[in-house]
Amino acid sequence: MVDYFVKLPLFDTMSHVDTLLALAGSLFAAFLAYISYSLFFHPLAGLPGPLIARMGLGWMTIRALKHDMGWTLQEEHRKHGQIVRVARNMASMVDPSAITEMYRYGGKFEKTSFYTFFRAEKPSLMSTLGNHAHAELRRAESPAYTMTLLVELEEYVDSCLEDLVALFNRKIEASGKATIEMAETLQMLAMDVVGELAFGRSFGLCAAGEDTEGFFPMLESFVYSCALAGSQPWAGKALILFVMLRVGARGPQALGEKTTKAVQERLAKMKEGFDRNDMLSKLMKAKNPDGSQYSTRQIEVAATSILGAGSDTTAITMRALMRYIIGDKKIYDKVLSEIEEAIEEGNLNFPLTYAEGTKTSAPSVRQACLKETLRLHPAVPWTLPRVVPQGGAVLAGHFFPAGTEVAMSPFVVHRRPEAFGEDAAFFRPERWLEADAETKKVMERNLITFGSGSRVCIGKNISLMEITKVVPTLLHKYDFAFTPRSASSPHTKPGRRVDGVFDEKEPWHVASQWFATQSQFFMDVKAREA
Ligand code: HEM
Repeated sequence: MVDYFVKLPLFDTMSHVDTLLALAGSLFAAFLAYISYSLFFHPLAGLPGPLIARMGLGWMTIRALKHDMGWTLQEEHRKHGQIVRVARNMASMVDPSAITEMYRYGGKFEKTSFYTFFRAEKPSLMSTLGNHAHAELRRAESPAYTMTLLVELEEYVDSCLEDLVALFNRKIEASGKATIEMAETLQMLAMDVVGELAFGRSFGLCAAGEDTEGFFPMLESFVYSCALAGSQPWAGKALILFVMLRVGARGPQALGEKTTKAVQERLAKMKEGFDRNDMLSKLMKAKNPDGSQYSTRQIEVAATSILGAGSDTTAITMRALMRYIIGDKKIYDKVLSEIEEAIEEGNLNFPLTYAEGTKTSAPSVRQACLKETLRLHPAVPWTLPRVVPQGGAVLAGHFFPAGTEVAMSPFVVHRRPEAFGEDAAFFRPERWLEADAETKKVMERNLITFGSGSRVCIGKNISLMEITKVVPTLLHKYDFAFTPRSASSPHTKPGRRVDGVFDEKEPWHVASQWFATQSQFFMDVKAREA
């Protein structure tokens, strides 16, 4: 008895240690089994790729954390070729024949669970995984995105552009010139436009000269959350919390709340007699397959999509277009003389219409610059993943069993020398002007800035319209030069190119995950002499 009482605590302690050891041993064995299966027995086991990805240990998650997706994936393809295993169950590829197969209309490949994190409470166009459900949503919401409506919406873009020009003028008023941070300024414009088109009123950021609504951190948190949680769905909630703490702002939920407020305000105004034909009024008329009207919640979700998908992307492209044109004196001069000539010939007037901006008698340098920008700096460099359907599929000459995931990154595909030439890494708009019909067809087939096929960006024309109006207007009205980096310049981040190379001559800093976002894009601006 005495022995028993003396030994009991010791016995208990040993029992805890044993239990802990057994638990640790089991976890370690499970971890080894997981890695061994990933490396040697998984259906994608034979594919080349970074070891972390082949072990199934979150290579994509690391890219989301390090913001280095585009160039890191490109380097893996350079090392391993057409197909690279990027996650336990996902392969990235660059073969253009796979584009048609994976993304085509009527195809059977569906979106992967990656997209569930783009979802508000109800599935949106972007976040719906199944093709059938998506087709129904797309049918219901497409009246908000037609070309006919687009033309009517132009006047709202004009009024936002007026606010932007007024902001520039205020900034340069005192001394005739100013250093302007173009990354945030163009984002303010894109937000105001989204406000006009989707909610019936500009958010007024350009008029205020700052992000009065706190959108920027919210959008950053949203996009970061989507990429991070989407690459590790089982830990999604924890990762969203991590992003919230790191960025210091809530993402998806906060955006949803903003949209709800904006839609509610619009509904209240409509009750007071306000009426206008815009994207929101079209969404209000949208119908479900059973003929029922879209609920307020459905309208809010569709409007959140526009906010989340339509502002950053357009701002990124406008910044890139300006950076590439202004960064090359010869091209800058050519674009300016093209604009001046068109004005003299009476083919271009301000406010610039989309029709005038795109209609040119000869192949246009401006349009070639836009095409080249969409190629070299696609706003979405992340892979666009899809699930291989029942029966499996042969892609890029390799058989993928059903349930495995396949993906393509616009950033990597757009740098294929086979499609764009040996100078594919450089901005050379002439390639779109010089190419014969066959080469142009190949280049177009390899251009997936807006995705491809049934899930292609539904807002593409809205973006193109906005960019076509805004950039030539700014180039015509102002002289731009990159603000040189120096001890007294406002830069705090190093210059970083879109291909990840640190370069002190670079006017901005690029981070690459779901979006390839530029920051600290300072330019010295003054009014242009006529
Ligand atoms: C330069 C600007 C833009 C770029 C580069 C861009 C890029 C993309 C890409 C790559 C996709 C396909 C994603 C995938 O397949 O995984 C997409 C889809 C989508 N985009 Fe855009 N986008 C732009 C502008 C816009 C605008 C202005 C809007 C809204 C007004 C918008 C709304 C959407 C929506 C709702 C989808 C989902 C479409 C569907 O699945 O049916 N985008 N976008």
